[in-house]
Amino acid sequence: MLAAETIVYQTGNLDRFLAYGPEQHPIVLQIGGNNLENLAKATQLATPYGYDEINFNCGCPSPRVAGHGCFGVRLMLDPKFVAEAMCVISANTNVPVSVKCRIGLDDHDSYNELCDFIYKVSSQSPTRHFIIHSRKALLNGISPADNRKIPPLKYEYYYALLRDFPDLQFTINGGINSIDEVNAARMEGAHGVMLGRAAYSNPWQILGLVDSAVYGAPLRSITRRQVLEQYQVYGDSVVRMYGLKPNIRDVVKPLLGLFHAEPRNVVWKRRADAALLHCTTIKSLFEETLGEIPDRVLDAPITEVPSGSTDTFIKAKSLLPPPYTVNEEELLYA
Ligand SMILES: Cc1cc2nc3c(=O)[nH]c(=O)nc-3n(C[C@H](O)[C@H](O)[C@H](O)COP(=O)(O)O)c2cc1C
Repeated sequence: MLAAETIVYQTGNLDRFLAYGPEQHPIVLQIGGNNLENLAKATQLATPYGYDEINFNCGCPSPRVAGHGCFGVRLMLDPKFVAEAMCVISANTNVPVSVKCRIGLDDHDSYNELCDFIYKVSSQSPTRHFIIHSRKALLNGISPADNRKIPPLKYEYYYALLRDFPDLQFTINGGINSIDEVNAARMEGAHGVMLGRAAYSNPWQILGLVDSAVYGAPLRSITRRQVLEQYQVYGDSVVRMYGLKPNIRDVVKPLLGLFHAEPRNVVWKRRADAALLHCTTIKSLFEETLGEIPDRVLDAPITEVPSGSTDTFIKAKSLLPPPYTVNEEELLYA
């Protein structure tokens, strides 16, 4: 996520925040904010970068973001503003727009309140796609990390939205940990599935398998060594381009899960952590540390992994809340 203000106040430095390589398409820009003028300007400034979709953040519980009067998940309490924001964003771009939200916050956690939010935003703006992190947020001071663990997941709300808003697109998110679970969610009707932490902590067995196991492409015979060779060229060019930020540690961070559950993974991570204190290029970091990983791991192609639990979504569909009915009058004066 980029705050609209970051974009608006960094006009001389936009590439650092908004540029990306052509191989990264399709790519979505997520904006956060609560000022319509800045949201409009930020969208305008981002437009030449050619993002495929602009998403508006209505799900972040971090006190830095969602603190009193700020943005993120708190905006779920103000669907009228979110609709206005989406109109403004949409008026300044030609690409699709979407909202990422939770299923509620604090004691505003009924299915009906979630539906009122979806109904108001979709009927008063061009928003047709919502990404639903299927747990509520607690703004009582728990950390953002705990806010991704403590409130229980309620996939039944997500599946009820599919039933009650058949003209909209919904992506399910939260707690989905394997490709099998992705496919199980889709089997039960999910239009899209978003993975956060699993893709980050185990990229080889999640991202490496997505094209084949989800999109039906032939399984690629690429190895981790080849991925790292390409990443090194990309990463070193990024580090050279912008000087201090992102630094080498920022650029290497997404790789740290690449050997998840493999022999010597922990040793490699420890050595990489130490080497990051003095290495100035990713090339030198790899030269110094990759010897810790056995060749058979580095040179093994991706293989299908055993399945995870897949009946979660069937169970959720047996727990759907009663259908939503719009009370136009009540909504009008709410
Ligand atoms: C380190 C970290 C940073 C995140 N940053 C964002 C963000 O900028 N915008 C957003 O909408 N969600 C953000 N999230 C939340 C994830 O998109 C996702 O909704 C959440 O982790 C639940 O999905 P998961 O169980 O698949 O991880 C972040 C999550 C993590 C762990």
